[in-house]
Amino acid sequence: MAMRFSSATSAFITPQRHVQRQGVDGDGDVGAGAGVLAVLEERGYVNQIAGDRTTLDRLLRARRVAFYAGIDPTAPSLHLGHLLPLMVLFWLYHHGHHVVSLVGGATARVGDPSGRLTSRTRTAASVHETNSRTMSAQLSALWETATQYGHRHGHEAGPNGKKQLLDNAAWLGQLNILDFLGRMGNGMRLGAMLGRDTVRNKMERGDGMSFSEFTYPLLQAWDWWHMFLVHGVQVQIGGSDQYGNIIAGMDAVKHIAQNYGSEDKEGRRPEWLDGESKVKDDMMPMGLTVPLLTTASGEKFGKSAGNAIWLDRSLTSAFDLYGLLLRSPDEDVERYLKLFTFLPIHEIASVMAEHTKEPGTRKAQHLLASEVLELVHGREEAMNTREKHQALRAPSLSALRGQNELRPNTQGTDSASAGAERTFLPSSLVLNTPFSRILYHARIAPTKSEGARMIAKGGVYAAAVDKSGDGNRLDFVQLRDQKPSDVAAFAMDGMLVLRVGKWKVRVVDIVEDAEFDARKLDAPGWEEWKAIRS
Ligand SMILES: N[C@@H](Cc1ccc(O)cc1)C(=O)O
Repeated sequence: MAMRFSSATSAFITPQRHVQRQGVDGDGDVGAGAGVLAVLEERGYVNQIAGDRTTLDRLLRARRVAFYAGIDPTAPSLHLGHLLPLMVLFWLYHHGHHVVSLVGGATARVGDPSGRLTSRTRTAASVHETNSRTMSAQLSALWETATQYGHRHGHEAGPNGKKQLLDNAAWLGQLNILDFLGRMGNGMRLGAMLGRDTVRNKMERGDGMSFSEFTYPLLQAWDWWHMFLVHGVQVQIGGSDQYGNIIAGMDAVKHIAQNYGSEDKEGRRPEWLDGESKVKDDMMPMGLTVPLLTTASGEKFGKSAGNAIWLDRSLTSAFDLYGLLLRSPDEDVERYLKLFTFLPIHEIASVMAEHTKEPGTRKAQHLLASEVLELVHGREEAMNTREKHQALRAPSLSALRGQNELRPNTQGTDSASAGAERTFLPSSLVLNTPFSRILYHARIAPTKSEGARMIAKGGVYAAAVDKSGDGNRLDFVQLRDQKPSDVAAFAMDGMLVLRVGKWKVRVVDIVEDAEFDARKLDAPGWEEWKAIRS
């Protein structure tokens, strides 16, 4: 049974034409790629290698190798966790290899059950389409900023480095089920498929498994087979939860390559076959998984209170992204610098040495935050955000911080007698909110209109760092006609400091909405606001 090709068939050239092996034909310096596997290992990117490490290392030194990592657009944006496999692609590209970032426009509709006990909720087709489109756009923008960021650290792709952005809807959307079952289906044994952790766990301890979920690994395998044939993609990269899918894919690609040869239904073979009919041993598929990152407190890296940190600025602002990275624990920051920046290892070591002498300045965290922002949003945005955050860090402010222990917002305004009372508020009730309403949410005013009256009388102030001084002093600005969009400018290290009259100071600690709920906190107007929002 022949497989059908989508438009990508045109990427083939006739087998008769002799093609020089990519990467060793003198047009590029693959020597620069020597040891890239060791670089990846040294920086902590390698969790498991599916296949033989020595072979992979040898191939990477000898020629250009093609890699891919796939992301299902199950949300409108990439999140911080996606950066890890992408960083591996960036490194490989900078070392002259061929990398494909794949958007799973088709697979997202099925939903990968890997590592889950419950099925994903169904999403409308139109949402999938929008998500695929925005994610593709985001990925190509990310490649731009990452390439520029790489240049600044002296990484040039060289003439060999090649990158592609593909969407599996292009071929899975036209896949003929008989081709699929004929080429792949009969080689995939049920015993092995039923024995996979995901299947077992979901059937024994989860909500069962649908046929489409069960098929998911085979669709992912078909992607690989397709890209293997058309683009010579030999190695798949994924998170550690992808190990099962990667193994299934390796089996499938080997099965098809060995039993059906490597040609399309017109009998044409891809150029990387070099005119040979059989797939050589050194083209056998391999896999590499990156580690699952957890913070010192056991949270998944890239999530805050269970919520994803988005790379889309309109979902997670550059300021918040910076702030989040700035709060990385000292135990984690060196590891993150190796994983999420292009800083050379020796530079990371010397920054860490300085950092340890004076951890309070969070030198390493500031570096991490500004490098990651440069990678994600570009250098200008990174520099601006860094400046904002640095200006906001005043010692008197740090004194305020950590002054009180976490206390639920049960007390009213009257207990704010001496010193600064702290109140926690979810960010949606603070950012882009009129100050009069913030006063109400923070229990400083009993109603919103009373809040507005207090401001109109000129009795409410918000703190800003006094920029004319040495940055140590807080300066209270009288609130008058500040707009909701001005609130963010008053937020310092995630706090808003308000003063009513001469003495009553209230520190509003801004936390993420989900964190606020997770801590079982409450504030006037919060339930109502959630009801309106949903
Ligand atoms: N299954 C992967 C995404 C993916 C999709 C298609 C692929 O071919 C590869 C990977 C995940 O959920 O993370």
